[in-house]
Amino acid sequence: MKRLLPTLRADNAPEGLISVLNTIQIAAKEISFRLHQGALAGVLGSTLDENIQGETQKKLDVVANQLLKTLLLESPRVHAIASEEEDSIVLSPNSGEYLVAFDPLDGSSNIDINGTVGTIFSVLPKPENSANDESMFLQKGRNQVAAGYVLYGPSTMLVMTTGSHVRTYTLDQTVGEFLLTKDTASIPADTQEFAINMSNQRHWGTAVREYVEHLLLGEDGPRQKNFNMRWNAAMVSDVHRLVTRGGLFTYPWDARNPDKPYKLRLMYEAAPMAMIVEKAGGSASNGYVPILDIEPEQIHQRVAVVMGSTNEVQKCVEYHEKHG
Ligand SMILES: O=P(O)(O)OC[C@H]1O[C@](O)(COP(=O)(O)O)[C@@H](O)[C@@H]1O
Ligand SMILES: [Mg+2]
Ligand SMILES: [Mg+2]
Repeated sequence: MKRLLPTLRADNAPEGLISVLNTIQIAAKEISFRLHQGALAGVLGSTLDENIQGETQKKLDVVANQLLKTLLLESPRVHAIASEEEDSIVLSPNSGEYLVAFDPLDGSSNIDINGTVGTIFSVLPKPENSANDESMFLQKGRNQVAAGYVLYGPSTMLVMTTGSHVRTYTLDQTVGEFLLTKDTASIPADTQEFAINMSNQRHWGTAVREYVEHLLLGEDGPRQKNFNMRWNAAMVSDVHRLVTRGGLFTYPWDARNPDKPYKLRLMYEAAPMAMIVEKAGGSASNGYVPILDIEPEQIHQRVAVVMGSTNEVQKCVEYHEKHG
């Protein structure tokens, strides 16, 4: 079975990028080990700290963030990092050619119930002649040179693209290495499965309400087919399902909190997952435009997300366009 680094070379990834991705996989293996230790590692529960987004951090969020941050800032190829768990970007003492944005622990509410969680990462080129500040990161998702996620489930998987295929690796615990277990992910264009947090239904806008209402009507409604629903409460896990067998995942605009109409972060969650989904033949939109075409205005920006099987995403977009 093929190991990670030779497959990246076979995909013609530049050596500098391979070095950054190698650092990420080293951090991921350490995070995986600590997660699998569970309560034995003494990391479950919450700290009293709140991160910038006003959400209580789990201890493992802090640990995962610290691991990725420390290792990436030591990499000679990294110029700066941005993390969901950091207020601002952090510059590296090395002036490498890449910027890395990450969500160190996605789906963190699953930690305490031994549910699946993940790490999401995005690698951008450092722009030439840019100011040495947050503005470096404010690039469209289309500029990403690599993106991916690590899924810490019954097995630990790394799903990633450097621009061509979406490769899937599985962590072989016996040798401590990620091995290529699926050459190319390919998302079917049609699906009968969707993922949304239904408890927010009364807060959605008209487009999403009507779209989901029609899904739920199944064979008797305008869609004339039955749909199944799944919600793992971890984007990595919900998107991994659709990368594996198709589906639609959405976290739409909602009116619960006027200061926070969107849940997911553009740079740490939506854009890297959108790159994976598009490269696997699916689509990713905010309901109106492709997520990869959105120009970020600030690093912690949040966005509406609809991604997955192309024909189903297109359907959902039609409801958005109809209702404006
Ligand atoms: O609480 P909800 O509505 O189920 O939200 C779940 C969503 O929130 C997230 O957990 C947010 O990610 P973090 O755990 O990194 O904050 C997503 O992974 C997931 O899709
Ligand atoms: Mg997250
Ligand atoms: Mg997180």
